[in-house]
Amino acid sequence: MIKVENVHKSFGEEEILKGISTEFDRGKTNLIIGQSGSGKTVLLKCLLGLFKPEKGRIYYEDKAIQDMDDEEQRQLREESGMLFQGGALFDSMNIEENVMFPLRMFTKQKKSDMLARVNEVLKRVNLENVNKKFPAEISGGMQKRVSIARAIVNKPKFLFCDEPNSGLDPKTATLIDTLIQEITHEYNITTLVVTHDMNSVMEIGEKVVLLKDGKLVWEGNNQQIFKTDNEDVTNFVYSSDLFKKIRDVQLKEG
Ligand SMILES: Nc1ncnc2c1ncn2[C@@H]1O[C@H](COP(=O)(O)OP(=O)(O)OP(=O)(O)O)[C@@H](O)[C@H]1O
Repeated sequence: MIKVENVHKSFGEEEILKGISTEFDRGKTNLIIGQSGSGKTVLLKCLLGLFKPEKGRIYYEDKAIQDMDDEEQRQLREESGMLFQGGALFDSMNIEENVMFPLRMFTKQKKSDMLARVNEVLKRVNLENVNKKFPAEISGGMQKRVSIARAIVNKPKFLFCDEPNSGLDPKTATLIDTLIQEITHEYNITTLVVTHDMNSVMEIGEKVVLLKDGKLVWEGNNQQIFKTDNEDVTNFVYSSDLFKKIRDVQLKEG
């Protein structure tokens, strides 16, 4: 569980996060949505400790990040998996080396044990026989799966995903979303996904938090989001014609 309490973050004179409070549950896919510039990435970076909020507190389980000493912060980094936009694999390393990277960085396991774990997670994301290939030699969807394997190789308690399916075709995007959700349930991870993608909201939005101009304006789940009359939600959700039509059909059917 991650709890966010009244977080404020400014850059210079400009306040970007204006008092965000919410909770992200363990074993759930928690989505942060909102229009471009609403503060999603800044919030994610505050959670990761990359930005320091001027005000407010962020708790990981029972401990506030602000109260953690260096060792506790190092341990938190070790317990956190990250899936960045574009995959962010190391081009000069093969797939096996990419996935092994967090184990090398954080653990002192024997090479054979690391390799066994690498093969286990690659199998989990349905990738076999790619160990010796380089990122440029596999498709974008496969690269994303490698990134997921790398994010979970060290058995994280927390998984942070920034636009995990950007640049993928809709079918592959859904596969990646589903994989993230399955892994979240299987390993009981607190997963946070920053996205603009309404398909992701529909597929895996077990908790959805909507940001607008640095404020949290709505929270709920993927069932509630299509029923609420909250104007900020309807403006965001139905900015797409397709979703407007779906809503019209739903309203007609009662
Ligand atoms: N390091 C920084 N220094 C100054 N301003 C920043 C910094 N990082 C973000 N901002 C500003 O904070 C605001 C929110 O940015 P943020 O990246 O969180 O938006 P977002 O909701 O993630 O948008 P997008 O969906 O386009 O990624 C923007 O106005 C941005 O210019």
